Amino acid sequence: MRKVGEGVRSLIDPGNTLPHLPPPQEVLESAASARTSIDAGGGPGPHLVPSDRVLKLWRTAQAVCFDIDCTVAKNDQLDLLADFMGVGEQVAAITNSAMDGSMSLEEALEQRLAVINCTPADIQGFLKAHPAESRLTPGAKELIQQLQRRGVAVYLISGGFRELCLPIVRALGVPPKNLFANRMNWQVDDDTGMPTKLVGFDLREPTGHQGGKPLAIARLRELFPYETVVMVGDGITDLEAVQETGGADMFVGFGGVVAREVVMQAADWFVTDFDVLQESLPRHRVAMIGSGAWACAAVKLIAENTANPDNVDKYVPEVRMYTYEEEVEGRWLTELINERHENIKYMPGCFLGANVVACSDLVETVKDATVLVFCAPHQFIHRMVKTLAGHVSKDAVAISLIKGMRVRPDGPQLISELIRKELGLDCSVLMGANIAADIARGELSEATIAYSVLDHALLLQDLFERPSFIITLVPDVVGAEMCGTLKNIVALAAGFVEGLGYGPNTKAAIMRQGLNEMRRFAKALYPTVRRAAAASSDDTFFESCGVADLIATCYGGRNRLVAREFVAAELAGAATTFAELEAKLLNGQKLQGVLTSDEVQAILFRRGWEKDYPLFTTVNRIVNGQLPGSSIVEYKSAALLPMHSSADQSADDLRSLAISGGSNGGKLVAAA
Ligand SMILES: NC(=O)c1ccc[n+]([C@@H]2O[C@H](COP(=O)([O-])OP(=O)(O)OC[C@H]3O[C@@H](n4cnc5c(N)ncnc54)[C@H](O)[C@@H]3O)[C@@H](O)[C@H]2O)c1
Ligand SMILES: O=P(O)(O)OC[C@H](O)CO
Repeated sequence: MRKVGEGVRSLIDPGNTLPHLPPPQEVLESAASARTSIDAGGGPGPHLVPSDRVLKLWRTAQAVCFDIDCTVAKNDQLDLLADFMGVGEQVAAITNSAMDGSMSLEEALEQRLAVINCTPADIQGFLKAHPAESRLTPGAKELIQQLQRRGVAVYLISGGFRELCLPIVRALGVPPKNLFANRMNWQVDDDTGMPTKLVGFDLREPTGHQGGKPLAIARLRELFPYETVVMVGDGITDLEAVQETGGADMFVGFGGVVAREVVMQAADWFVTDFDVLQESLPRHRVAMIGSGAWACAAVKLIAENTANPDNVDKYVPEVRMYTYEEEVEGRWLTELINERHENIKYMPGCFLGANVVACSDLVETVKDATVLVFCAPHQFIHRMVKTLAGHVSKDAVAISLIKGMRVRPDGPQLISELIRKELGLDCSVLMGANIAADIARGELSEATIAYSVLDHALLLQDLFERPSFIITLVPDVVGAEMCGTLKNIVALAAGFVEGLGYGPNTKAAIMRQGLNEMRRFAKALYPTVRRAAAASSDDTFFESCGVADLIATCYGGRNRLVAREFVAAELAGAATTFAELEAKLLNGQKLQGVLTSDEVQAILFRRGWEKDYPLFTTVNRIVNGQLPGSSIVEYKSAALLPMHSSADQSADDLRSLAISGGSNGGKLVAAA
């Protein structure tokens, strides 16, 4: 067989190939990743179901190399060319001898080419008769495109010929330079310089020899430091990719065109359909923990994104939603939600998405979830998180939409801290001017995602953002969460002002003082909170989670509404309690402001700060019946009045509730 030299050349542009690297032995010896047999799990093959280790390798592969013949292409290209040339049977006999091992790869290639004995014009005719798209195995293109979209490098390593394979490579969307394959050699006409006669193939290509595929992979690894390389193919030469030092880390046997017994038995994973591989690529599964008003509006945003066909690579469309089970109109709420795709009690009229599945079992809700969204009233969250401990993936990304905090004997605990501590997960928060019903109607809103891990924030932004729901990222979890928590106290003050019949000037004065106390208190508790001396882009309080949420809540929130009715009842001589009003006005929804006022006041009291936060202190005294609602406009003097501190009472209440979990007369209660 002649080599490329004088009078002999290739039809293919040499610029379209990876550079020639050091000779085989040198590369193989220098390659670091010696492969011993990987633990496929479950003993000898066939491994039709991947072990955890195999699945992990597949999901983390940085490069995937595919064989072409009978793998991404549904024929052996040379056999197909032989059929086209009318010598199919003779060539098939030689191919089978090579498969049996009774002939070397080089010998078989030489003999097959000699029998085919085609001209360049024959090849042109063949390519016309067999367009590349018609030669692709179903699912191959989709899998390869999905891998590429995820940043995985895709290579094609074929023992066939570039002349026949290049159109396939292009049809798959793989750059031609990522193809390893043999080249035909052509005798050229001395006069015209045109190729005329096939004279064998270029023996310098690794793929023309036994062990060529691991060698090609070793060369790749010399060029690019891939940590994990997977080989996918149907044949023994593909299997060799994991049997040589420096080759692939894992071998997926493909039996969708031809299922070869040896390959089936030895493969780390054996599949007959590319869809299996595609479906096994990691996609995020989201669990919503909560199903109240905000949880429903938020799950709608999420479900629209996960169901979007453009996101099929990124998300499992289904979103499970933990639903605290109760009877509504004589039916279980979960049943109703799953039937109507609407939570008729907490967010009537809002289509959640057919891909939202209500689930009354908290542990079942988070099964296999990679993103956990916490959105339940803060008084219930500690118990819920305790139930989840040991049942969530340690790699899951968590985000809390909860506005509230816990106070324990050893100090305050934000909900993101609780989640981090009990579940060992990084927890971002989403806070903002987000009245749930307005968002459910698709009205333009903004929100802040505060994060400590930027990658998590980017993932979460992608998950929540919609054309009418705009998200800004801020690296201050504690600051944003303190904003969302504390504004509920100010909203009570705003409600008192409304109930007393005052206009916007008074409300604005109360809100300004409230913002001032929010900023000081947050910074006093957590010195890392971003708070600039003047309005500035690095002040968390000027983001949506800060002043914007304060405005929205003080004008349109539930805390404001119930506080207004509380004072109105008082003025009408029919004083009532927050618990009664919550039950009467909110149809099961939960107020956060009254509990938060007690929680914050316990901290102020313990630290001797009550007089430094006169608005917070006055609100707490009104909430606890120690002062009339009208004292809100005299908060500076009202906070100085000597009295049995409301915080004494609050702290006692919190302690006794922590023990009994019981009710506290007319006041709202905190659960342990
Ligand atoms: N509603 C809003 O507009 C809004 C907006 C932004 C943030 N938030 C915050 O979101 C969080 C969740 O509020 P929401 O509006 O989704 O709820 P919600 O107040 O509308 O509903 C109360 C929820 O608590 C559930 N529940 C009742 N008893 C329970 C128990 N023992 N254990 C567990 N769950 C129980 C109910 O089933 C219901 O789903 C709160 O921290 C709130 O401050 C609310
Ligand atoms: O209705 P509220 O008072 O619980 O407030 C709702 C949201 O927090 C507003 O962003």
